[in-house]
Order: sequence, then structure tokens, then C-alpha cells
Amino acid sequence: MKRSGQSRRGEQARQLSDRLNGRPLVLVGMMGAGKTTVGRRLANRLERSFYDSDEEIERAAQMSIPEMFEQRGEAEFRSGETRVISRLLNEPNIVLATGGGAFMNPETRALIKSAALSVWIKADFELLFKRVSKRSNRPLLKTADPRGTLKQLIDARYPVYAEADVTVVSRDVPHDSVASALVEACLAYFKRNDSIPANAD
Ligand SMILES: Nc1ncnc2c1ncn2[C@@H]1O[C@H](COP(=O)(O)OP(=O)(O)OP(=O)(O)O)[C@@H](O)[C@H]1O
Ligand SMILES: O=C(O)C1=C[C@@H](O)[C@@H](O)[C@H](O)C1
Ligand SMILES: [Mg+2]
Repeated sequence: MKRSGQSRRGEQARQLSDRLNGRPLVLVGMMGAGKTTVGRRLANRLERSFYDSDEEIERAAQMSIPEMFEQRGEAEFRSGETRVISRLLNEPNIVLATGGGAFMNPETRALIKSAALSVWIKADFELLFKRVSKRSNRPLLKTADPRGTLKQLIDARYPVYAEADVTVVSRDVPHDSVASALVEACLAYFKRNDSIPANAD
């Protein structure tokens, strides 16, 4: 990348770090949206620690998510997910990628909304399906009709993901371009909200 592009990227990352002022940045969205892979790049740019709630749960349970669903059931996975996220939200200066279902839990959602800047990485059905089809590590899609299941999840979840503070669309472009679009969308969010007078009714 050209030097000017790099310094613009660095400048925007610095601006966003200032605006966040230590608050966690939390990524939400469907499986395959890019929360983990874009989140790592974003954390690098912001010089923040990166956490992934799925990876934290796997580490604590010493088993993979498909194994956990199989041996302990989804309910136990979900309660672990809520605990892990509420613990991580106490850490300053982090980027946290959440599992696809985490923001659907009203308690977890309220915690994220109060402690962090939340960003929905949104992608369309075909792109998500293409990405999740590469690996068979998503237990919720192990159904007779994974396309239909993914569609149903999208219909149920998108109105809730839309409650995130910021939405950024992931298209079929490199991870780094999505990370740049995400930084820009967050800066635009702060700009919009700064322009609201404090005493507005
Ligand atoms: N912008 C992108 N360009 C190319 N590939 C991408 C992009 N974003 C994500 N991918 C690919 O899609 C797959 C899923 O991405 P990732 O694991 O980051 O999704 P996720 O949102 O964390 O999903 P989950 O909720 O299942 O953890 C990976 O193979 C990743 O490399
Ligand atoms: O969308 C979901 O509900 C899930 C997404 C993954 O990140 C994992 O958290 C798990 O496979 C469940
Ligand atoms: Mg992930």
C-alpha cells in the first residue's frame, strides 16, 4: 500500500482510539460475517488486545464448540458465553469478537450496549453462505437444509443486530478493506453524535 494510504489509516485509527477513550469495541453479527478475522486486524490497527468469545469458551472448556454443543448442549454454551462476555467487558482497550448468537441474549446485549461501542458487521445471505460452507464447525448449521436454516437465522437476528451502535457492510472485498470501512463508520458515528447539542430535547 502507498505511504499516503498507510498514514491515513494510521491517523483514522488514532482518531478512533481517542474517541473510544478505552471503551471496548465489540463486534456482533452472523457467523461468517468476519467478526474474528476482521476483528484481529482492527485490534492491530488500534493497538488493542483482541479477544474472541468463542475462542475464550473453547479454551476454558478445553473443547471445541461443536464438541461443546454435542456433549453439554447449546444452553450450557450460551450461559458460558454470557459469563465470558460480561467478564471481558471489564477490560479496557479491547476489541471483542462475539459469537453469532451472543447479541441475541437481552442481558448480554444490554451489557454490551452500556459498556462498549457495538458494531454490527452485516453481510448478505449468499456471501455468508459461501463463507460458512468452507468449514463445518458451526453446529447450528448442521441441519438437513443449511441454506434454509441460515435464512431463518438472518430473518430472526437482523432486526436485533440492527440495535448495535454502528453498522458496517462486509462485501466480497479483502478483510483490510472491511476493517477500514469499519473504522470510518465508527468515526462517522462519533461525529454524528457529537453534533447533537447536550441540552437537546
Ligand atoms: N472480507 C473478507 N474477505 C474474504 N474472506 C472473508 C472476509 N471476511 C471473512 N472472511 C472469511 O470468512 C470466514 C468466516 O470469517 P470469520 O471467522 O471472521 O467470521 P465470524 O463472523 O467470526 O463467524 P463466527 O460467528 O462463526 O465466529 C473466514 O474464512 C474468513 O477468512
Ligand atoms: O450464530 C451462532 O449462534 C453461533 C455462532 C458461532 O460464532 C458460535 O458462537 C456458535 O457456533 C453459535
Ligand atoms: Mg468468529
